[in-house]
Amino acid sequence: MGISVSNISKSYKKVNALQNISFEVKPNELFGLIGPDGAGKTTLFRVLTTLLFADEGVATVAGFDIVNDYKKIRNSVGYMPGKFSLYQDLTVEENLDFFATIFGTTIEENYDLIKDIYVQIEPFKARRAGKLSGGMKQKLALCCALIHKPKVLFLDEPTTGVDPVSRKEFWEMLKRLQQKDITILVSTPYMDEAALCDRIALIQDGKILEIDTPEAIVKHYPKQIYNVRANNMYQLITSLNTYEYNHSVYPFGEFVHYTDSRTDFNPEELKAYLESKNLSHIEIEKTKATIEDTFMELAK
Ligand SMILES: Nc1ncnc2c1ncn2[C@@H]1O[C@H](COP(=O)(O)OP(=O)(O)OP(=O)(O)O)[C@@H](O)[C@H]1O
Repeated sequence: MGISVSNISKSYKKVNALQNISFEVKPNELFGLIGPDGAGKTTLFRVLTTLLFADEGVATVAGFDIVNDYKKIRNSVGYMPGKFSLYQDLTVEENLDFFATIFGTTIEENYDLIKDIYVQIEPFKARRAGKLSGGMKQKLALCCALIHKPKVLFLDEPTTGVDPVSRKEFWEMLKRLQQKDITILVSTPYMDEAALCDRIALIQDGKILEIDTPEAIVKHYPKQIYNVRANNMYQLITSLNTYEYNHSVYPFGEFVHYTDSRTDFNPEELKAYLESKNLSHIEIEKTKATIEDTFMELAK
């Protein structure tokens, strides 16, 4: 009972938000949609959760057709939209109770599924949702999306604006939910979170660039990447960009990720060139490709 998407397209007047999107999410898989702002992630979530009609293509969610069986889909999926979806003036408990009631269930009935997450916010159950921290809001929104025991869970950028500790905790919660027979489609602009998914689709400008396991995606990276560092980051990037043999130059934390267009690249030559540009403390070391490197290469 996963997700099957076949040739889905959707335009808003002149903007082609989704262009011929196809992919499968297997039952109980944790599948990530990875892409920058405007890639089309929210549009795809809205199509799959039956809130928006696609212009073309077909899709099934938990075995149901997104057009013909839209009511069944609404009962079988949980959706946590990117923008905060809770009632700010209701308390934690009231929000959860509200979502349980509209799905014809009770908090008690499905408490087992949300217990691990709910106990963390239970001490604040009388607090209005609008007064919670980002991480707590996110936990409450997840509980609300889970309260009717969905077969498929859609999470649109659940960790955007959440601190690193809460982000880590959130991914641990997702891994535990996966064990409880739930298929999860999650979107994120954070490339480091991609590694935590079973499989990912890299998406940009409404098109899928690649689909595979995170490990396989980085293995496909075609070149040797070098970490380059020097005394002046700005000058280093400018110099590498004007170096005639560069293939790619991207700032990456305290380093620049550099690839060379030649097959017989010699780091000493690059070092001499950078020295001629008045740079010092130059370090050039081999490093492994990340999902972000692969994304940048494919998006070129
Ligand atoms: N209602 C709308 N009317 C017109 N254009 C829209 C509408 N909704 C989205 N778009 C455009 O469609 C494209 C895809 O947007 P979408 O929100 O699906 O992307 P996203 O990957 O979720 O990014 P974000 O995180 O910024 O929401 C963008 O160019 C966006 O400006």
